Amino acid sequence: MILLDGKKTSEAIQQEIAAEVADIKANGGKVPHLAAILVGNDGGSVTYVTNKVLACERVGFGSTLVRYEDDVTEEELLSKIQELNESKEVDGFIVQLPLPKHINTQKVLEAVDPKKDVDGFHPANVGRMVAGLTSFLPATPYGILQLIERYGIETSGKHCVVIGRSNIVGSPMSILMAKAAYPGNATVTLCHRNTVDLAYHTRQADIIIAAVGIPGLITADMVKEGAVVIDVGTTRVPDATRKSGYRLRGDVDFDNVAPKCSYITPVPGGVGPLTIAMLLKNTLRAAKKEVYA
Ligand SMILES: Nc1nc2c(c(=O)[nH]1)N[C@@H](CN(C=O)c1ccc(C(=O)N[C@@H](CCC(=O)O)C(=O)O)cc1)CN2
Repeated sequence: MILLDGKKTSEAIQQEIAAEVADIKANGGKVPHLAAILVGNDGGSVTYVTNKVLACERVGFGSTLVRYEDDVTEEELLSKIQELNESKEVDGFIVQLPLPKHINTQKVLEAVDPKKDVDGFHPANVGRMVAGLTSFLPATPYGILQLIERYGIETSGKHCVVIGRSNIVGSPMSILMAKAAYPGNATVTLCHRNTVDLAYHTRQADIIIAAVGIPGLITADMVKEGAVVIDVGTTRVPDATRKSGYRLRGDVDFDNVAPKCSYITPVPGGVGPLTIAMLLKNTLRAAKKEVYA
């Protein structure tokens, strides 16, 4: 069994980005700049955005953090998005999710200029991805593709079972794994809350990608010997023995599933760390106008 080390892979990608930024600077080019909008004080979101800003510093990007209280109006948010769309300095920006209930998330995401949509959530980028055109890929699926590629995992002709149909992970992952490309060329089954007999599907899978947020959902009896298992779940479960009062659990019962696998991601330290690396990669691509000329 080989552990897919997301932390190490993320560091390697960030080093590659830092080297490119150093080159850009040495040649007098514009330093890539990422902006992030954060609404409210949710602990997880504050940590993720802080880590995104710190990662920008590490690779030599410029960054801007725009913070609002929970009661920000949709109009204020849309007006800031317009400002960032027009900014000459900002190459790409994100609106950290989830947003408070009184804000129409879809309206907000659609207000972002697709050319600066480094989260890849705008329907224009989703459509381009489905059509096989260059696009900003959402960071988590992009990170999973990187893990598969950098570990040289075969995907062609394999049966890939994706569990979860979210717009951020499951749905794009199912499309990308079926593309005529590497990683891809897989036969894909997309399972979700209405799937009858989930274990029937997972037992046939060469590759399982679990992204539902149900701790320990995938048990050893649901996994074929030699399968590749990628766990995207990161649920905080109470743990009185920890200073934080919680620990992270994935969708996979790691201890019992790992011995059956050829490759498996841990939680934490698997897919999670790659999301930040791939956001930086998208920002670099935006700055270099690689997606939209
Ligand atoms: N605008 C966006 N909002 C959200 C996204 C996103 O990609 N864009 N994804 C998630 C949150 N997220 C990044 O924003 C994110 C989630 C998890 C990790 C991560 O590194 N997880 C670690 C564990 C970290 C911990 O201890 O809590 C791991 O799995 O090893 C990074 C980023 C929702 N919102």
